[in-house]
Amino acid sequence: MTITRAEVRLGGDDGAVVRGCDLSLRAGQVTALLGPSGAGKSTLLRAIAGLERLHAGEIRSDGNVWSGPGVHLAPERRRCGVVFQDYALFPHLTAIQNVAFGLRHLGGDERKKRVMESLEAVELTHRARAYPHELSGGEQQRVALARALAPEPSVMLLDEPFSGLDRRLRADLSAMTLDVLRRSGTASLIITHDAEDALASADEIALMERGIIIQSGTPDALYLAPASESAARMLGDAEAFASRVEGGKASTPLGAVAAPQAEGSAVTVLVRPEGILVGADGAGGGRGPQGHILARRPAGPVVVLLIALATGERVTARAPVSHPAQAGDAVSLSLDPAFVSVVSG
Ligand SMILES: Nc1ncnc2c1ncn2[C@@H]1O[C@H](COP(=O)(O)OP(=O)(O)OP(=O)(O)O)[C@@H](O)[C@H]1O
Repeated sequence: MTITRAEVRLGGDDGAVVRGCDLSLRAGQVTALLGPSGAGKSTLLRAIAGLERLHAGEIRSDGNVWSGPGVHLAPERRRCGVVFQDYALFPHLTAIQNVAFGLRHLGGDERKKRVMESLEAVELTHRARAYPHELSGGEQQRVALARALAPEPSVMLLDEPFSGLDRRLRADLSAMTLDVLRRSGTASLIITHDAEDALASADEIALMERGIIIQSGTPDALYLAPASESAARMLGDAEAFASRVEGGKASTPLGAVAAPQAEGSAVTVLVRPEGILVGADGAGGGRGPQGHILARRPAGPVVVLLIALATGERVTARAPVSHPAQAGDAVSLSLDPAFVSVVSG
């Protein structure tokens, strides 16, 4: 599926909520759509599903235009499955009947077979005859997933499907859902607020801000090479140093880094906490900028080190929990270029 320069206006001419959005979704892959509240994520999903009209741009799937100039395919004619946060199951229908609902065009045997396959995919055949009120929140969401997947859509859209569930259940259900989606071969777009979850589980991440996809790519690429300071912050912590290119380098309090931008231009150097390497200082003999540890905070397998630089600035580093630095220690610092990116502006 390809979305090109898509624009959606709600509430009048100047109310563009989606403003020139570009995004590609690949079959068999899960793309996480991440962004602050009000960025336009739900509106983009609704436009793909055909619930909102495009004012400009195009949405195409398998070579067919779903939305575009003079074209607006009705939602039911799009091969598109949708799972919302609130399950939206029919309360008076059993799990089987809910899943069968979208398969009315199939003959009895074929329909029965497809329903059971779908319930099997979400491991719910033992609850097939239960009504929604007899199912837990997680089970209801699995029925909603089975119902959306049963007609074999080419695109699956999920709007924060796990947000109503507790943390542990959410992790289990998220893993199962992504597995089912990948095996189904559809192109999936899943809205989430959880950057850690997106980094750990999605094949691709798209970052949305003020109606625009500001960057998309693999989790690794986005974490290590953010395109801007706000893209960096959407996926985790980062130190940002304003600098200027001189002799092909941008200087920071932690050392100079290579900068491909034009000589003399203003840049921001972004550094992930893992990219600040903390070495023992000895008696001031360490190489690199000097500092001392203000606080050491263990966080499971890693330790967060709050460091005061000799220049007066403070930075945060993250190291394996075995790192020996303690509060009060003098340290010398250097940068791991793999965790550093230099962006314009
Ligand atoms: N029917 C509407 N008329 C006018 N403005 C709307 C309408 N629906 C949503 N908006 C506005 O559009 C913007 C984007 O909303 P949307 O729900 O798409 O964002 P979101 O990224 O999904 O946010 P959240 O993460 O909070 O769900 C918001 O500023 C919202 O107030």
